[in-house]
Amino acid sequence: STIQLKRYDPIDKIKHSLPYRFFLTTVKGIPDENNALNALSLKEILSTQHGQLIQSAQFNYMFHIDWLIEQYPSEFRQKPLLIVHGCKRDELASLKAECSPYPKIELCSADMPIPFGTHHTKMMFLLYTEGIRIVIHTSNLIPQDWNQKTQGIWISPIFPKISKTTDDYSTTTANSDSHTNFKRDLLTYLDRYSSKQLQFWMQTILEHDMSSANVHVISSVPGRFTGGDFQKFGHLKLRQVTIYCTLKTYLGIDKQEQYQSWPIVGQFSSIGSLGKDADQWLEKEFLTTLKQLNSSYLEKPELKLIYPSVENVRTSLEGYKAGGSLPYSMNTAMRQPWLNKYLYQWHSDYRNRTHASPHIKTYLRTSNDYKQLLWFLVTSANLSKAAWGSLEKDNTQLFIRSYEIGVLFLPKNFSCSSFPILDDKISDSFPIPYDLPPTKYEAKDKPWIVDIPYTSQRDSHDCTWNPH
Ligand SMILES: O=C(O)CCC(=O)Nc1ccc(C(=O)O)c(C(=O)O)c1
Repeated sequence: STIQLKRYDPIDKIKHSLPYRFFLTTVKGIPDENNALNALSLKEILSTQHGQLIQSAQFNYMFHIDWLIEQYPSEFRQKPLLIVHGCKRDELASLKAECSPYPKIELCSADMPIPFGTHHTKMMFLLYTEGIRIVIHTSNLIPQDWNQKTQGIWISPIFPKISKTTDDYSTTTANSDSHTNFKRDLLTYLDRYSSKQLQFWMQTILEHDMSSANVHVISSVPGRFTGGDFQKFGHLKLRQVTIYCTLKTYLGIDKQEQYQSWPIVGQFSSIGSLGKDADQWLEKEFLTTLKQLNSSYLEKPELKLIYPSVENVRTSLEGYKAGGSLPYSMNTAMRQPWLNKYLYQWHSDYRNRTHASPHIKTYLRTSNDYKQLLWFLVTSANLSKAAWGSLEKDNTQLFIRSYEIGVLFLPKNFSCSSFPILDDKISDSFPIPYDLPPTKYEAKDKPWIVDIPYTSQRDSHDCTWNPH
C-alpha cells in the first residue's frame, strides 16, 4: 500500500502544543513570552507554512471581509472561499456588499428557522493539496476578536486524503473515522444545513482519513429533537459522551460516589434568560445532565460560573470597550438576580490573560482539589437555552434555537483516567485558559451588563461607558 508520508505539521513544533492541539489567541500589549505558550494568530493559522491552500470555508457570526482576506497570505487571497453565516435583511445586504470586490467568495446562508436563534458556530475548513485541516474556535472574524481578548482554538492535524489504492489496509474503520466518531458527528452537524454548497465540503470530508482525531464534536443546530435524534445535539449530547466515557466505563460504579461532589465549571461571554430560579433550567436540566445524577445520591451539585465582573472589564486591556463583546442585557439580568451567587471572576494570572477579556467559552469538570480534570469542552455555546437546548414534552424533546459547535477532551482518548492540572505551567498539565480554583465575586462586584452606563470609575483608557 502507499506509505502515507506523515507530513511535518508546523503546529506540532509549537512547544506543549501536543497532544491537545488547544490554543489561545495571541494578545497584543502583553510580553511576548506569554504569547508563546500555546497561542496562535489568525495569520499563523492561515499561513503558507501549512501547505498549498486550494480553498477554504469560514463559518461564523460576524465578519469583516476586507480584514479577513488580509489575514490570508497574498498568494491565497484569490482562492475560493465559502462564507457560512446567519445574516438576514440589512446585515445580509451589507455582507453581500463587503464581498462584492471578491469574485471567489461565495455566501452560504444557514437556515435560521427559529426566532432568537443565532449562527454562532465558529469553524474553518482549510483544504490543502496534502489534505484538510479543521479549526473549531470562538472568535468572530473581526479584528477586535483577535487583538486583546482570551479566545480558544482547537486546530486539527492535516487529515490526509484516503488513498485510492485497493490494497489499502490502513487502519481506516468505517470510511476512516476516529474512535471519537469525529467525522460522523461533523457530517451529522453539516447535514442539518441542507445546503448545496456544503455538499462539496461534506463529500471532501468523507474522502479524508480522520482516524487520528482525538476529540468529540459537541454541536447544536436549530430544531426540536426526539427519538433517535434526542441525544445528537446540545446538552444531551454532552451528557451522552461524558457519562459513558468517564464515570461508568473505567471508574467503576463504586467510585461514582467520590465523583458526585466534583464541581462543574462553566465559563462564557454571555448569559441567556434562564428562568425565575435555578430549578427552572440551570440546576434541574443543564447541571443535572452534566452531573449525571443517575444515581440515588442527591448531592447538592456544585456549579461555578465564570463571567467577568464590571471590575474585570474596567481593568482589562480594552477597558469598558471589552464589554461590547459581553452582551448580557439588563432586561435579562434583572429577572435572574438569583444567578449572582454562582458567579466567579475572570482570572488567568498563570496564562497572563487576566486582563485579556474572555470571549472564549469553556466547560469542565474537576476534582475537589482542582488537581484532576475529568473532561474539558471548548465551544461557541454561551450559557443559554438557545445554545444548549431546553427539554419539552415531558423531557422527551430537546428544543434548540442556535447553531453552535465545540470539541470535548476526554481522558480516555488520551489514555489516562484524568488530565493533570498542575500549577506550574510548563508541565504536561492540560492548558486550561484560567486560574483554578476560581475567584469568587467580591461583595461589591456585579456581573458586567452591556446596556447600562458605568461612569463612577474610569477604565484602563481613562474612559467611561455610556451605551445608547
Ligand atoms: O444569548 C442571549 O440571549 C444574549 C444575546 C447574546 O449573547 N448574543 C451573542 C451574539 C453573538 C455572539 C458572538 O460573539 O458570536 C455572542 C458571544 O459569543 O458572546 C453572543
